[in-house]
Amino acid sequence: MRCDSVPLADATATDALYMERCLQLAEQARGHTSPNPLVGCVIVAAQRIIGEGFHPKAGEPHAEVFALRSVATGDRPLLTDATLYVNLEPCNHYGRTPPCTEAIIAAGIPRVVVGMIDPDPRVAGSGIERLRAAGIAVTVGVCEAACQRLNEAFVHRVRNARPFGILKYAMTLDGKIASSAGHSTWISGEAARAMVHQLRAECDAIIVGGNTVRRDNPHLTSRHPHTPLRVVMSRHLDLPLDAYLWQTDAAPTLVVTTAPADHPLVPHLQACGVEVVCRPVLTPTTLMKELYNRGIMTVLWECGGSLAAAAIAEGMVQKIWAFIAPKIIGGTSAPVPVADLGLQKMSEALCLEEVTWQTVGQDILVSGYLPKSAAP
Ligand SMILES: Nc1c(N[C@@H]2O[C@H](COP(=O)(O)O)[C@@H](O)[C@H]2O)[nH]c(=O)[nH]c1=O
Ligand SMILES: [Zn+2]
Repeated sequence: MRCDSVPLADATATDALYMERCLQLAEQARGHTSPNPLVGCVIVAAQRIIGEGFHPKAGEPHAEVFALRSVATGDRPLLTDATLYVNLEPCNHYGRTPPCTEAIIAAGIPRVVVGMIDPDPRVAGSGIERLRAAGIAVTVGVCEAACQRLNEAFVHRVRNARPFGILKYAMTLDGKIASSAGHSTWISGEAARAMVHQLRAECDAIIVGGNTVRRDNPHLTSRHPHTPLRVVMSRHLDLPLDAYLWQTDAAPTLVVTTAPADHPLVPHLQACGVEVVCRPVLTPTTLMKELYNRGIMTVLWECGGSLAAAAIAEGMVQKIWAFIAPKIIGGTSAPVPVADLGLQKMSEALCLEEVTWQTVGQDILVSGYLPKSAAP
């Protein structure tokens, strides 16, 4: 990850380099920390790194503690002349772990460089204040844009009390996600599918609708060790008895429905190890709230066009990953990735921001963010 750091009056020439190392370290835990952020920490003294660490998982010590623990006994006297780099403001509260500010102060470190302020209201600037009150020189905002980007899901979750939503789809060059007959395997090539498995491993949950289960019978697993929760949103529970989702226990599965708890499919699903939750109201918003309450930070919408349109309309999608395959299937009734959004004029189209393009094998991946104003 490259840092395009805005020059700061109190930053040194090498601060951005060490912050980049923090980002690299933090990245190693992607997909494992929810609902906690990705945090890396580097301790530098005598122009060399004497300690480093990252936060591996919620409930485990924070990055700063791992970095402090990693300093060799022979290097400990250097701590009183060291700079500690961390991409997120050190915490100042007793959560699952004690405050990192206390550990930094106790170590006698005279300077701390922070990438960004922690949006968690339990911290929100108080960590920086605490360090400064202890006489530590604190520089804030080195590589800030890259730090914000790294923790975009954490920031969104804390600020909005719901998970960060990514809508992923693969479509043909003529904008179809299946043929008119409903056939959809495979639109994108192997390289794109491998990338989707990587993306799934970085998310906490994948959401599909009942239609996708009926038509595509997907597995929704990942080739990587971390497999996210598979979530099926099905109002009427009109789901097949023998879907792959219930036949494999490769990943936990949750079905959320408005059907009554005594619906005949419920005991069958439960016997297959599927968790069934019955709710009076089920919309993309209520589902995301449910997932938020379970500590979920990043959600991948891998649904069909109707559910995708509802999720977008309700502001439950922040980012788009669209794979475009250079093939044409045609068909006026062939399904499209996003159904009706009620927009009439092209000037009303949702224009993605910070768009990137890349080739993935034969396919193109277009990725970007929905405008924040699109959310309710
Ligand atoms: N993981 C992390 C931080 N996470 C901060 O602590 C909160 C979680 O606290 P806890 O439940 O005790 O783990 C989280 O919401 C965020 O504000 N802070 C840091 O200085 N360094 C870290 O490595
Ligand atoms: Zn901490």
